[in-house]
Amino acid sequence: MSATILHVDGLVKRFGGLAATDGATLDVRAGEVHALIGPNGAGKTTLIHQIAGSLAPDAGRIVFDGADVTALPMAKRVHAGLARSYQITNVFGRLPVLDNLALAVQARSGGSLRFWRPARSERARYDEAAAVAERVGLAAKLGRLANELSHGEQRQLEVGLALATNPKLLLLDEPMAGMGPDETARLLALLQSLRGGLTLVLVEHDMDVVFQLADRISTLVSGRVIACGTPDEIRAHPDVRRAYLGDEIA
Ligand SMILES: Nc1ncnc2c1ncn2[C@@H]1O[C@H](COP(=O)(O)OP(=O)(O)OP(=O)(O)O)[C@@H](O)[C@H]1O
Repeated sequence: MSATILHVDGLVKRFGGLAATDGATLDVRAGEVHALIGPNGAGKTTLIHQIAGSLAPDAGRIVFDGADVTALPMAKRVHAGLARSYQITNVFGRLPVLDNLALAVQARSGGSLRFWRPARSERARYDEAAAVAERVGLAAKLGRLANELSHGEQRQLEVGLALATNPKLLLLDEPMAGMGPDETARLLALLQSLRGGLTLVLVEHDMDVVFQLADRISTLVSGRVIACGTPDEIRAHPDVRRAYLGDEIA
C-alpha cells in the first residue's frame, strides 16, 4: 500500500452559524486519484480551499508530505508541492498559451517579473513551458491567446498552469463543469495520463467521470466524511446510497 501523502484531520470551517466543514477527516495515498463526492452544500469546495490554503480552518490539521502545513500560506504550500488548478480567470487572457505557462514556471522558481533575465534561463523556462503544453494537449496552440481557446482547452491550460509548478499533489475543483461530452472525454484522458507520478484530489459531480477515474472516493455529507473506499465499496455503501447516490448508480 502507498504511503499517505495528505492527512486531513478534523477540519472545521464555520460561516456564521453554519459549519461548512465539521470535522472532516481524510487520508490520501501517494499516487492515487482520490475523488470527493457529496450532495450540494456538503462542504467539498470549502475542504479544497482549506487544503490549498485559501481558507484558514477554524480547527483541525493538515499534514502534507510529512509536514504540518495548516498554518502555511498558499504560496508556501505550492512550493511544498501542493497545487490547485485555478479557474481561467487567473490566467492572462491576452497572453499566448506558451507565455502563460512560462509565467507559471517562473512563479514556481520564485522568479520576479523582472524585464532582464539571463537568456539561458529564459530559454529553459520556455522549453519547460512547451513540455507542459505538450503534456496537456496544447502543443498545437502555443501561440493562441488564452481567451481565444475553447472552454475545454481553457480547462487544459488551467491544469497546465498547475503542472508548471511541478506539484506532487494536484487539487481540482469540478474540472468537468460546463463541458460537452467530447471535451469531457479529452480532459478525462488527460487526467488519466497524469496518474502514477502525481496524486490527484478532485471534486466532481459527474459520477461517470468519478467512477472511471478514481482509485478511492470519499463521500462528504454535512461537512464530514461519512465513507471512504474504492469505487465498488462506495457504490455498495448503504450510508452513501442513502445520503447521496440513491438509485443514480444502481
Ligand atoms: N464564503 C461563504 N460564506 C458563507 N457560507 C458559505 C461560504 N462558502 C460556502 N458556504 C456555505 O457552506 C456550505 C458548504 O459549501 P461548499 O461550497 O463547500 O459545498 P459543496 O459541497 O462544494 O457544494 P456544491 O456541490 O453545491 O458546490 C454551503 O451551505 C454554503 O452555502
